[in-house]
Order: sequence, then structure tokens, then C-alpha cells
Amino acid sequence: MTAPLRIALAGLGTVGAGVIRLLEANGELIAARAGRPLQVVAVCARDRSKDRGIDLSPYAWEDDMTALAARDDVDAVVELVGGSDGPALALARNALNGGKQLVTANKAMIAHHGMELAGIAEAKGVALKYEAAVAGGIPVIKGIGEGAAANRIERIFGILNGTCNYILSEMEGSGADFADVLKDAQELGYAEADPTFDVEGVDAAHKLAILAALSFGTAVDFGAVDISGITMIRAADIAQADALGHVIRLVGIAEPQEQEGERRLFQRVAPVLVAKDHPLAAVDGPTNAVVAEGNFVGRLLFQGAGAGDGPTASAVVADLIDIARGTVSAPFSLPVSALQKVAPADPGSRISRAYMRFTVADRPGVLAEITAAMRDAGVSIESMIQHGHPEEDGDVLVAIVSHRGPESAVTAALATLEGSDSLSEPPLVMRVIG
Ligand SMILES: NC(=O)C1=CN([C@@H]2O[C@H](COP(=O)(O)OP(=O)(O)OC[C@H]3O[C@@H](n4cnc5c(N)ncnc54)[C@H](O)[C@@H]3O)[C@@H](O)[C@H]2O)C=CC1
Ligand SMILES: N[C@@H](CC=O)C(=O)O
Ligand code: NA
Repeated sequence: MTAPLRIALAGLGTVGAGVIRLLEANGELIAARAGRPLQVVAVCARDRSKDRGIDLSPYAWEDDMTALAARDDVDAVVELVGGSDGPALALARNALNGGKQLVTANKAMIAHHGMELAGIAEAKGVALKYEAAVAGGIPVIKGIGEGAAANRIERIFGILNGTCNYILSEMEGSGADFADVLKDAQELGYAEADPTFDVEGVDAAHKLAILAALSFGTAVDFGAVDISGITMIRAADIAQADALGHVIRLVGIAEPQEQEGERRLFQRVAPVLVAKDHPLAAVDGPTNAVVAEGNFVGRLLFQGAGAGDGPTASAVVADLIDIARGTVSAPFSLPVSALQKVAPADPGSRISRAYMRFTVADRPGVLAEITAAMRDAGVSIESMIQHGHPEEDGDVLVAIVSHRGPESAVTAALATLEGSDSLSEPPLVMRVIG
């Protein structure tokens, strides 16, 4: 057997500790498959004395990540620290500039700086691998970047955040409270260090922007993702969706569109109503699912654990195995200079049904005001239900589902109602799919 792949590991939290446990448990099998052992040489984290339930004595300890990246007994650096900038980015730049291979689970960093880091990797002739960053343990980067590499990918969509999916499916199953379920997701190791990234849709948007670049050969454009999270969703919306034969899921979607004679890119993360017979409706708990539509392969569905120590470690180590085997391709499938910069698509002409929930004062004329706004904007109402608001006396919830129509019409209707003193809070709008 040839020389080991020597690894420096930064970050020993949920994922970092998972990687050590996985390498210890499956080391022989991995060495056989990789053609050589994967050997952790040195580690770095904030607190040396913390009990992580793993034996760190075989590994050198570095207090400083710059020193970790500079070690000359290391071939590959694994970044499991997190954060788009700061120490994680410095480590990544140092490692790649120093000619080390880099594996990361950090979607925030890849979404913000992936192009720069891919450029350095390309210039230095080393790998930048990030399978764990998108949909945790699901081999979706490999699936799209390698398995479907012969196809033109026409659309990708799916459930990309385990924390949100766990919260929504728990709220739906047990009627549990949002804050309580979020706390459980944090304790289970699914949530980001700052869980607002999860619940506000930012984490899913990081992943979507990466998937879009890989799928469509476009430059990563996180800033162009239209993002809404799940913080406005109430038990009443979940009950309403159920009555309509749907569940609520946070879904990311990206697809190129021809607009005004040029190729543009639509990217959105938002909660949507998913029909109960749609494959995404059955995706529960921290599970993720990604659908990719290729022009020859057809529809591919990747599904599995999107968060948690074991699944995420599985993806990190798979990347290390690729590096050990020497089978490494361009981080975004194409050379960085070939990734196209495209403008964001205007979503106005997209056709869908829409669920709209209004919290309104319980007084005469309010419903007439809302339906007039719909009529004037050309939004055709399919159903309308009014029921008492369980939390705030005096207000009622009005849920409207529109017939299929352009988004621009719904946007115009809601713009008319903006600032109306009949509305106690801004309306919640969700597209209906399936
Ligand atoms: N937890 C999960 O299910 C998944 C996490 N990820 C990503 O993996 C990365 C790590 O996530 P977790 O393990 O959950 O985070 P964590 O918060 O559990 O662990 C972070 C580790 O980095 C260390 N660290 C932080 N700042 C440091 C600094 N300045 N110097 C030295 N060490 C420092 C901490 O001491 C800790 O050991 C993040 O980028 C996250 O987005 C990706 C997929 C799934
Ligand atoms: N916080 C993320 C972790 C994996 O990427 C999630 O909940 O999906
Ligand atoms: Na993955």
C-alpha cells in the first residue's frame, strides 16, 4: 500500500468529531478502497480540554489554524469550523495557496467565496471539495458533477435544510411549537451555529447557489437568490395546508430562463405548499431531497440525511477518499473562467397557484377590500377560508388560494394592500406545487 494521505483537521464540533469517529470505525475499509490509509496528523479547535467523547491523543494539537495549514507533514486540510469569512476563509486560502488539497463542509464560505477559492485551487493544481456542504450526506455534488455530467441540467429543486424540514414536519405531526422544535434540532446537531441562517432560509440559499453553479455552469451568485424562511409559518397555516391536501416544506429551486433574448437564472428559497402525493411531501425530519432534471437522464431524485454528524462526516470522508485516489476534477465541473455570469431572472411571468394568508381586523368591509385588490390585479380566487386567530383576540386569519396565474398579478394585488389598516401584519404568500 502506498503512503498515507496526511490530513489536518480544523474544527472538532458535530462534524469534526464525526469525521474522527468515522475514520476510526471504518479505517481499514476506507484504506482498502482509497488505495492508501487516511491518516489524521494534526487537529485544531477552540477548546483543547473539552470532552468530545473521542481520543485526540494520536493527533498533534495546533492552537493556531495558520500553523495547521502551514504544516509540511500535511497533504490535505479539512475545514469544519464554519462561517463564510473569518478564520475558516483564512484557513482555506492559506491551505490552497500552500498547495494543500482542501475539503470543507462550509456552504456559507463556498457560496460567498467559492469562485475565488476554486480559482486558487485551479492555479495551484489542487482539489477543492465540498460534498458535505450541500445536502449533508447525500452525494449530490458527485451525482450532478460526475454522474449526470453528460447532461444539460434544466432545473434543480428540493429540500436543502434539515433543520427547517425537521421543524415543519414535527409541527405538522405533533402540533409542536416552533421554538421548542428548533431547540430540539439544535440539540440534535442539525442547526447552524447561528440558527437564524436555517430558519430564515439563508443556509438553504447557500446550498442552492452552489448547486446552481455546478448544474448550469454559471458563476455562484448567492446574492441573487430570492430568500424567504419559515419564521412566519403558524400552526394555522399547517392546518390550512393539510385541509387543502398539502404539507408545507422549505424548497429551493433554480433554473435558467430565456428572458429578453438572454440566458438568465431564477433562484429562490421559500416555503411552499406541496401536494401530499408529490415526492417532496414524504420527506420528513432532517432528511433532504434534491431533484435534478437532465436532458438525457430525465428526473433524478437524491434523498437522504441532510444534517447530523454521521451523514455529514460520510460526505467529508468520501471527498478525502477521492483525493487519496487522485480522482479530482474542477470544483464546479468547469474551469472558473468558463463559468458564465448571468443576470437574475424576473419571476413575474412564473405561473403557479398561490396560498395567501392575511391577519385582519374582524370588521365589515375587510374581505371586500382584499377581494377587490385581487380582482383589480387579475388574480382569480379558487378558495377562501376565514377563521379565528388563536393567539390574538380581535384578529382573524383569512386564507386565500388563487387559481394558476402569473406571480406578477399576486405581487400587484399585495402591493395594493400594503399599508392598509385592515391588515394587522404583512401577508404570508406561499406558492403551491404538485
Ligand atoms: N452540523 C451539521 O449537520 C452540518 C454542518 N455543516 C457545516 O460544517 C461546518 C461545521 O459545523 P458543525 O460541526 O455543526 O459546527 P460546530 O459549531 O459543532 O463545530 C465548530 C468547530 O469549529 C471550532 N472553531 C470555531 N471557531 C474556531 C476558531 N476561531 N479557531 C479554532 N477552532 C474554531 C469549534 O471549536 C468547533 O470545534 C459548518 O461549516 C457547517 O455549516 C455542513 C453540513 C451539515
Ligand atoms: N444546518 C444545516 C446543516 C446541514 O447543512 C441543516 O439544517 O440542513
Ligand atoms: Na452532500
